[in-house]
Order: sequence, then C-alpha cells, then structure tokens
Amino acid sequence: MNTVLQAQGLGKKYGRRWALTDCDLEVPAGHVVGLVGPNGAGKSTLLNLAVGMLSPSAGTVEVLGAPAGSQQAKVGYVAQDTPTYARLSIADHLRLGRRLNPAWDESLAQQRIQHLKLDPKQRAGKLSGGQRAQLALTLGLAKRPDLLILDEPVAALDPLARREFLQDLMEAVAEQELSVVLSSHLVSDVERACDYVIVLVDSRVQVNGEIDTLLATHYRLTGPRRDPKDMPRDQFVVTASHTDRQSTYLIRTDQPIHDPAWTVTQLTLEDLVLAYMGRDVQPERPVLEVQR
Ligand SMILES: Nc1ncnc2c1ncn2[C@@H]1O[C@H](COP(=O)(O)OP(=O)(O)OP(=O)(O)O)[C@@H](O)[C@H]1O
Repeated sequence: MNTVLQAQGLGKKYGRRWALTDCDLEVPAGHVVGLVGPNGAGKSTLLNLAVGMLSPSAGTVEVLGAPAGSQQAKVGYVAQDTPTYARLSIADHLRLGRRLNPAWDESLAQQRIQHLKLDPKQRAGKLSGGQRAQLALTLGLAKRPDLLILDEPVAALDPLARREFLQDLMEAVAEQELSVVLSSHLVSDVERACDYVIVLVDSRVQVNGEIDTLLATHYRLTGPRRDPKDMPRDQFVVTASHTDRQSTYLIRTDQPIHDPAWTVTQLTLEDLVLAYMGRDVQPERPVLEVQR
C-alpha cells in the first residue's frame, strides 16, 4: 500500500456553498500528516469525505487504494467532538470495540486506560472533555487500523497530555504499519508529531508535502526593493511585502539562490504555514505539490 489518501478534483458543496474545491492530493503511506488551516477552511469536510461520512459533490477520493468508506475495518476515525456513549462505562466502550473490530488490540486498550488513570467503571458522560478525548483516541488506536484519521484530537487535552498523546502516536506509527492524518490548529503540534503537512485555506489545498522537503525549498529573501515581475521564473512567490526601500519575499524554489542582493533565510514550519495561510487566495494560480 503506497498511497493512503488520494483525491482528484475533490469538492464538497453544502447547499450552494463550496466547503472544499478542486482538491488534488496523493498522500503516501507511513506518514503522520498534519492537516492545518484556519476555522472553516474545510478540514473536517475533507476528513469526513475520506472516511465516507460525506459523499463528494465533485471528483473522487480513495483511501488505502479503494473508494472512501469501503474499508471501515482498516480506517480508524475520531471525529472532532470525540463522540462517546454517555451512559456506557469505559469498560463497555472497550467491550464494544472488541466486538466490532476484527483486529482489536485489547492489551493496548487496557494499558492506555491504566496509564491514563481512568476508572474502567466510570461512565463516559461523567468524564472531562479531555478524558473523553483520550477514551476516543484509545478506541481508535486499539482498532489497529492501517490509517487513523483524527479531527483535532488534542484540542481538549492539557499540554502534557497532548505531548504524551502525540508521542504515543509517533510510537504507534514506528511500531506498526500505521499512517495518520490529523487536523490541528497548532503548528507546534504538527511540528512535533508530523512529517507531512497539508495546508488548507478557503476550501483549497495551498501546499502539501513532506515537511523536510518543503522546508528545504522555501526561503525568505530580504533586500533592496524589487518588483515581483523582476523575480526569476523559477521562484514561486508565496508572499511579498515592501517598504519604500526594501522587499521581503517568501519564495519557493528548487534552485539555489545566487543573487547577492538578497539576504536569504530558512523558514520554520510555522513561518511556512502562516505564509500560506495569510496569503491572498488566487484560484487561478496552480496548487503546489511536492514532486518526488
Ligand atoms: N453541515 C454543514 N452545512 C452547511 N455548511 C457547512 C456544514 N459543515 C460545514 N459547513 C461549512 O463548510 C465550511 C468548511 O467547514 P469545516 O467544518 O470543514 O471547516 P474546518 O476547517 O474543519 O473548521 P474548524 O477548524 O473550525 O473545525 C465552513 O464554511 C462551514 O461553515
């Protein structure tokens, strides 16, 4: 299995409004993918399409090489509001998980519940938001899926629990053949746990690819004021800002930068994500992908 998520011309419309448009993606297996973007960008819509909870209004989406929604046993999904059954206890949830999932890993589930110091007899309705999120995440991991899709999994967790959870995820990816796609507002979480990123803004994928590759091909150029039309053709301008005398460009290029007029600096992931998030969306421009 080489591709966990493949979308072609994927779009979703609610009524007359497009929540996702022209989405082309090919996410290779074996990555922890961070899906980032502002509120309302279309992240949950994309994840719901990937698990088959929504059907596309345009285009196609395949997961693990088959139409989305057709391989329930191999795909784990934890929705944004980490749904659990309020009246059922934690032990009941694990029992359900065992019954419903052919590859259920009972010892992993038990270990996590113990480690989290949760009482198996406690009803889910009496758990805190963060504890409920941990329960939902435990169910997702113990299902032993090939692909785990998490919609803002750590939003309700305290910083320590968040760090531990992301650590657990990375270990699970290293130990089993697990791929993960998670949405998050926090670039620091993506930086810590993910090696692949998708930036979604205004219903469009702005950039996606392996983080190392993206960081190696994006630069900040600062120097004497220069008109954008005088920039070399092999430098894709992500953002530009100017004062009377100075220009600052954030560019993407595969070529070395030899121009001595520029001071060239590397970007952090946060710089990169914020640049794409803050950039005017120009639908006529090509969507960028990392060519491998
Ligand atoms: N069921 C729905 N009916 C109508 N519009 C919807 C529905 N669900 C989402 N939308 C709209 O689609 C757009 C994308 O929403 P989506 O929930 O996918 O964004 P998101 O990136 O996950 O946002 P957030 O970070 O706030 O969770 C938004 O404008 C939202 O208002």
